[in-house]
Amino acid sequence: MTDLWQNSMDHAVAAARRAGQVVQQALQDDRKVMTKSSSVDLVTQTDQRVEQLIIQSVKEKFPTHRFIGEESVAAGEPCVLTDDPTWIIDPIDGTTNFVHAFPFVAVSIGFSVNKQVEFGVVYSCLEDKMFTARRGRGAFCNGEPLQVSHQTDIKQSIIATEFGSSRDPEAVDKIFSSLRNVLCIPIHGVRGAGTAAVNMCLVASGCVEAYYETGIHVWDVAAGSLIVSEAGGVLMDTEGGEVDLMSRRIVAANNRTIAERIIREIDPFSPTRDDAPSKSSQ
Ligand SMILES: Nc1ncnc2c1ncn2[C@@H]1O[C@H](CO)[C@@H](O)[C@H]1OP(=O)(O)O
Ligand SMILES: [Mg+2]
Ligand SMILES: [Mg+2]
Repeated sequence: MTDLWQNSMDHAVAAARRAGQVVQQALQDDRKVMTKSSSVDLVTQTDQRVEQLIIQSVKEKFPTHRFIGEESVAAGEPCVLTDDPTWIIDPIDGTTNFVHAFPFVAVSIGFSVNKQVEFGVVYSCLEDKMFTARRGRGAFCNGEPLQVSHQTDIKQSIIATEFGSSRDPEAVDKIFSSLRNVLCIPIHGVRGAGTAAVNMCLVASGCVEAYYETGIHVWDVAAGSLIVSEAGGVLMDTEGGEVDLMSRRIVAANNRTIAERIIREIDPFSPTRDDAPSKSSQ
């Protein structure tokens, strides 16, 4: 059977690799840092340049496809997922890492049709790891198949999470209380690569049992969500139930037992949805 979206996926892999080269090159240069929603929500010219490079190359090849790109949304483009083929792009996931040369920086490209992610590509460019997944066909890193951890005992687990970009004390309190509860189960440890996409690839690779976060955006997790599920993992909302990629809440785990155990410890909150009507950027 021919794969309807294979051409698009091949293009995404090539575009992510090219984008990664631009990111790596830019690490040698001075990085001019600007801010977006707050003084800790960073963006550089490289984020904007890489996003434009990817979008232009896709437009030339697939002129009818739509886009949700982090930096385009920040510039006022709508963030709406329709049934049309849509490229969901985070040109640099881990901009704070990029600015500080902390070595986990990823290009994340998800592709959805009928609101379902068909393929995901995460290129962790400093590690030179190309993570790919095609719906129903497994997840891979540099061509090698990925499999989540088999662990079902939360006390034998490592959990990944992040502190996010909100410095609103109420939100930070919720993040800390959840983290305290999870850590004191007790678990073996807490980790965070500084990029949601890489954290999800760590779940898919079996290096951590789960990743959870509130405050992420659809471009942070669209590609990673398919990489996790195709590696045998599960995705849930932080209050349980199905994940909604526009809700800014996610639990990605190796299995349901681990996901549900973490969810019991999470103090949930709901940031403004990515597709909220009045929202032009955040
Ligand atoms: N100060 C900050 N610390 C950590 N993550 C931040 C952040 N500001 C923005 N983020 C974004 O939040 C995501 C989840 O933590 C990260 O993958 C990162 O995506 P970004 O680099 O594409 O903005
Ligand atoms: Mg991001
Ligand atoms: Mg980004």
